[in-house]
Amino acid sequence: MGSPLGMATLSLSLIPPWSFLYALGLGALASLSLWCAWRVLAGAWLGPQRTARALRSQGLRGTTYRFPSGDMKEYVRLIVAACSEPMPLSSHAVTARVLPFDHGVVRKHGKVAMTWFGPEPRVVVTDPKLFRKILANKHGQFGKQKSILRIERLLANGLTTHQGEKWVTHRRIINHAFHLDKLKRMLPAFAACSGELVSRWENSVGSSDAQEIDVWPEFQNLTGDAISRVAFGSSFGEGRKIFQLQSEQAQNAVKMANAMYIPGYRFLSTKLNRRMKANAREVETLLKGIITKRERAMRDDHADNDDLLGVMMESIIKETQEAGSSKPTMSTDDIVGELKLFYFAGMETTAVLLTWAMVLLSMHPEWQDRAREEVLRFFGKNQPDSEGINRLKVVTMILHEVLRLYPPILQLSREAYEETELGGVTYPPGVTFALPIVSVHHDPDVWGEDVDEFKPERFAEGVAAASKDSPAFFPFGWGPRICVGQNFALLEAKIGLSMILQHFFFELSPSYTHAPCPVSTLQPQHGAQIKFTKL
Ligand code: HEM
Repeated sequence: MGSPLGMATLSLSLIPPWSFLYALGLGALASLSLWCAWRVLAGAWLGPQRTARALRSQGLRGTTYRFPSGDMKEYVRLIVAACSEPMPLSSHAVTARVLPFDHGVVRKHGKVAMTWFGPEPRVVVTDPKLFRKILANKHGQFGKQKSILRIERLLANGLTTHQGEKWVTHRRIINHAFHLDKLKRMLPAFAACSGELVSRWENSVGSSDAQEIDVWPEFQNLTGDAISRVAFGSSFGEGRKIFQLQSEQAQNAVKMANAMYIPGYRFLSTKLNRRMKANAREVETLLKGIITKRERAMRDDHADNDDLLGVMMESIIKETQEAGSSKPTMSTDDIVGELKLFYFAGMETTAVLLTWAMVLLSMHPEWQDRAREEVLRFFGKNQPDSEGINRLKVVTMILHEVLRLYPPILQLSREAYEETELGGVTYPPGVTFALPIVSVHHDPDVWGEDVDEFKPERFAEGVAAASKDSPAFFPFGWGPRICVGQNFALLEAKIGLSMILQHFFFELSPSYTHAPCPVSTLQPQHGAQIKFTKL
């Protein structure tokens, strides 16, 4: 009798080697499947259950987790349903339409409520104090949401996606470029763009009857032109080309974001991905060409540095010299990233602001008259100057009220990067916080029972005095990441609106449908058709 080991060796030797490999493969496959199943179970079932228990035990209320998509289906279903019908004309109660899911959750569970973005816990916060606390955080407990950063990086690697030291350096240089003093020098560029728009409208309106114009695409062109001109001065022709390519990139990114659920989609050689890569290369070549030309002009001492690019490049040279370093504080690639970002961050947001301002002034002609009276008192029919623009009170109150009722960016998000206490609840890392600006702006506890009415007079004593829980006005965000371009946007909007008021009366066209819609910004779903009459 052979030993058991010998028997085993014998029986093994009788099995053909390929079946041994086959069995081994099957075993490995089974283990892999078990491992995957465990990962799915742990990630999409046990993990969410554990987090839900931990948060509920601390008193946090909210929706119950549903495997595996959480509240996402309901979220999308409610938006689609809400946007299938227009709103009553003159109603500004937009929250239930543009963020119907969060609106319902907050009403049912309170101003801090737990929801589920797939298996990820997503806490909706509409209490202004906690809102400010999350956004003002300087110690790294809350950061930008990591999954959103991945999508933003597809469009432009700039200030919004940087963190840590890199963000600090870039923010300092860009703050300097967007300082009011510097923007003053850019006023003629804003006025030139608005002047072109007004002349074009004057030609299309003619002399007799009122003429209808859809102002939404018009303002998108205006703000794209303004960034090109203000950023690049005399190279503004190339800037226009960049603006067209970047607009296409933004639309493609929305398509790409919709396909992000396919793992590795962005690395596949699809037509969309190839187009996006080609566009990105072309934008980069154009931008690098402009930067090289400017560097040469600066070396030869004949550069006109009144534009954003010039101011940024001067700051970089100054900071580098002060640091005694041979390596610039921002590389050419860094500058390219920031310039690309200006288009995404500043174009559509400001176009949306101007569009809703025109719609609201058409709905409320008494405020249109007051704004026109102020503009004509300051400037007559002359081009607005920076001193007068800074003193426009009625126009500023109107723009604030438009930004309150129709904030271009509806909500922000943050992620807990470490275990964090907030409002008496301790959150584990990975929890995301949805911060619906629009809900805070439409909260009667904060703004009073007339919260959904257009009342610019609430801003007569400034932003801080306008609400009970102050400040609760967040169209540009809050804290260290507050919009770096807010002065730029307001200056552009004031000049544009003033020049339109100087030349036209306007009213809503009968073809206008009131349908604010949450796309990347709060857009008019069916355009903004307005009838113009020359003054
Ligand atoms: C009405 C127009 C605008 C609105 C409502 C708006 C809104 C915002 C908001 C809410 C944020 C904060 C994002 C966050 O905390 O996650 C932000 C950031 C930013 N905005 Fe604006 N924005 C406008 C115009 C502009 C313009 C004209 C520019 C530039 C040309 C610009 C450039 C930026 C940049 C670079 C950031 C990132 C700041 C940082 O992360 O440090 N924005 N904006």
